[in-house]
Amino acid sequence: MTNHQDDQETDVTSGATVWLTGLPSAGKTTIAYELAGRLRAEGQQVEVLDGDEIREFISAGLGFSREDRHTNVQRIGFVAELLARNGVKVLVPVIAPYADSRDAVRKRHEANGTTYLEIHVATPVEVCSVRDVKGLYAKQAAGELTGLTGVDDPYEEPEAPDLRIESQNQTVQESAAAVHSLLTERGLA
Ligand SMILES: Nc1ncnc2c1ncn2[C@@H]1O[C@H](COP(=O)(O)OS(=O)(=O)O)[C@@H](OP(=O)(O)O)[C@H]1O
Ligand SMILES: Nc1ncnc2c1ncn2[C@@H]1O[C@H](COP(=O)(O)OP(=O)(O)O)[C@@H](O)[C@H]1O
Repeated sequence: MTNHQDDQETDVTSGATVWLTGLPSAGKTTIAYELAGRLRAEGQQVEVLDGDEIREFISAGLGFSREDRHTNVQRIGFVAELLARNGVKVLVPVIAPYADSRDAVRKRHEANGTTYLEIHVATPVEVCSVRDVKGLYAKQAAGELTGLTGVDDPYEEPEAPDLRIESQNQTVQESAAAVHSLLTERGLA
């Protein structure tokens, strides 16, 4: 079997990168870990490249300027592609706010014949700022932080994601199931 997107047969050994892009508190991390559990239960090899963990290790020292975010996303894209081409389902809950950064990651995957799926976790900023899982929106409002994505820093919405999730209207399980259905449609689960 191949790992091309048009392969309709199920192949749990086919790798793929599933990038979950969206604002802070949109639900990227929660959906990634819920989906990871489901895929592992099916016998799939899964890794979650968590943005916070990456910034502690391979992107240590990078900040949140446009340039640093681009570098961060390219490093993650590089690691994701390496894993995905070796049969791993790589779930990437990382903001990746710039379209050109995401496009470069997609192109790296295409150049290697590795599947890349983009999921826009499209929770509105009004909902994210109420969730405020890490208190960043409150800090920005209090003037203790600047350059917060979606508030006073850009977020370029994906124009043609493989899937858009409105997490404000769904349970975590429903959101994870939607991504799982996409993988099934593509013969990857
Ligand atoms: N200024 C600013 N803007 C956006 N996010 C911020 C900022 N400062 C810290 N954080 C927290 O950093 C977490 C990881 O960010 P990422 O590596 O995913 O961002 S990026 O793709 O490089 O833009 C990101 O994690 P998530 O909340 O899970 O999205 C934020 O909580
Ligand atoms: N359908 C949903 N999908 C994902 N998260 C949801 C959903 N509904 C509510 N939430 C909640 O939203 C918050 C999202 O936080 P998190 O996953 O850390 O966001 P992010 O990784 O995008 O910053 C969590 O508290 C989660 O329980």
